[in-house]
Amino acid sequence: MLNGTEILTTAQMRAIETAAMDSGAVTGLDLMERAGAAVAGQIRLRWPKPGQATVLCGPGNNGGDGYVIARLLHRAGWRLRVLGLDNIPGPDAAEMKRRWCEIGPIEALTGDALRRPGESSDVYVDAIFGTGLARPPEGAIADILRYLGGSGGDRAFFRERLVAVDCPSGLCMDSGAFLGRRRQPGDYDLQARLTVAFDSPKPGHLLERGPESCGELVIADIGLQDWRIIEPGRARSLRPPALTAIWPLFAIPDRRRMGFESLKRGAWLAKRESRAGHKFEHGHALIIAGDFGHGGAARLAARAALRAGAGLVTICPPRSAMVEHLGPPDALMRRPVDEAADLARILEDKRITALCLGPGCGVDRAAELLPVALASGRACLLDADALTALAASGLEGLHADCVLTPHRGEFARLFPDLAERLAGPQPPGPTGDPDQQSHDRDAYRAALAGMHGPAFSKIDAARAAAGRAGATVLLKGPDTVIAEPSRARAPRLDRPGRAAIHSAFDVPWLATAGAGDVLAGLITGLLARDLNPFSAATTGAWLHAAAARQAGPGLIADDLPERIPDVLDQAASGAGGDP
Ligand SMILES: NC(=O)C1=CN([C@@H]2O[C@H](COP(=O)(O)OP(=O)(O)OC[C@H]3O[C@@H](n4cnc5c(N)ncnc54)[C@H](O)[C@@H]3O)[C@@H](O)[C@H]2O)[C@@H](O)CC1
Ligand SMILES: [K+]
Repeated sequence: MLNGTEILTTAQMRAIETAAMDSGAVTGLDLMERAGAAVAGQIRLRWPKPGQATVLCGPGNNGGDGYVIARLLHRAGWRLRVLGLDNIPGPDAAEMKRRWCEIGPIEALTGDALRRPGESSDVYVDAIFGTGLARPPEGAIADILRYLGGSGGDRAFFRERLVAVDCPSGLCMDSGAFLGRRRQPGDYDLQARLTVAFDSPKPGHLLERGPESCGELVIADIGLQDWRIIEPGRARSLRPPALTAIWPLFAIPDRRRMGFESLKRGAWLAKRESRAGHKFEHGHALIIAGDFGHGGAARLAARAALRAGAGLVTICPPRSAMVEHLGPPDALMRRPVDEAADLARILEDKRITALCLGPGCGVDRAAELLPVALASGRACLLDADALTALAASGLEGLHADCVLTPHRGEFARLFPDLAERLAGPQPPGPTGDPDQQSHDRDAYRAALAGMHGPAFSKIDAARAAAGRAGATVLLKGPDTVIAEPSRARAPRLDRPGRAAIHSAFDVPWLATAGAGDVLAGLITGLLARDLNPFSAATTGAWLHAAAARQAGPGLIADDLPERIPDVLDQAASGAGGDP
């Protein structure tokens, strides 16, 4: 798995490619040869004994890569079947096609040809569409993709043999959606054994249906580093694959590429732990708890805030529920908060640096305390019931030190239009204007065929939400997306803030009761320690999944905070990778 790697959108990738070719130092043919060689090399690593391969070549440069792969596998002793289209592709792909034609024939790229009895292959190379996918596949190609996905065929057969070039065809690399297909479970997607992508992962490899569809993801270096413009004074950090994945995504205005900001949070945190100092130097976090019988969520959050290294953590239930919180941990302080005035009084202590409102709080209580929490100007983590209260009261009062941690349902309550767009058919309208989206799904679907433009992704949704809220938004899921509002003095929609994807597809057991409360507590603890909201949210997400990875299946949320010391220890020694 990759860690801390920069992600590029397809437009950014194209910009870098163009810059490389415009420089004259490399040609499109060079890049295509390198791309094809990378895929052929990965195939030969996994199938050392030459066998039979079927290469499916589409109409563009992805198909061009396919012709290179066919030529190189042929040279390595493989028997080849190449299926392609009779279109005349761009000059580079046309040249690669011509070179293949000197070696062998091209059959028509049809389902019938693919299904022909007695033509079974050891490897199927999907070089139909890559970053140039512009609309939902249809006709013969859609038929082929459905067949490779297992409809009417043997799903397991192709899952073992399918190698995708850059991405499984039909997958939108900006969003992780299959264009034109509703995102619903049980709908068979193309599922590759291996995907070899070029230069950098794209959002679609990590979001939504991407991770499952891609199978093992290999990012091949095709020599484009020199065309990444690194911000002066910022080091590039290209770390080797490690255990965890948190992939910051940076906007690249004007074809400039910003360097990857190394987020060595684990080491940073552990170092801070070892620094002598007064407990108040590590911040003081307040965790608001709810009525009697609902205290577990807040206690999990409080425990996590302590483990994240907050110097002091105080849990604040109503007086009537105080008895519920008398047990361990003894490190936890307790103060009753019955009403807004009580909270306001406590917050007069300027040493309180962050507070967490929402877990187990109750919507009415959250609604009552929310204005005081926000008006205090303290870093605020808002989760669960606080988000429901916020959806009712509106986003006014939120500020740049707030972090919102909605799951998909809470996100839909807060930002219904963005959620609808995210759940709806992809991609957006030709104008790219969300307000142009018709509420008549059939009409919208019918219009899809002529559309071209990046699909609306979870990153777009989180960024739009962060911009609207003026706060950091962490949209939870196995593909958690974290976005901050623009840091420009005058926020500009075309210059969004940073965003990161935290991929935790490998720890499905993290979807368990109370895990979200622990995440809220971890982030609150980090906020209390004066991490900026984006760093606190990304680091919290990383710690959370790393703890789950350590605990393994059978995990309950109570286990998570107890794993944090080991995670920090490993991060400090470099064993667990950086967040
Ligand atoms: N990233 C890089 O630096 C490199 C990329 N290369 C390859 O080039 C690919 C991108 O090439 P292209 O931009 O030509 O794009 P693609 O090869 O992905 O496809 C574009 C072609 O398919 C057509 N098309 C798109 N959607 C369609 C649909 N639904 N039905 C029918 N036709 C459709 C387009 O009109 C166009 O002709 C990458 O994915 C990668 O495989 C490599 O060759 C070289 C280096
Ligand atoms: K492909």
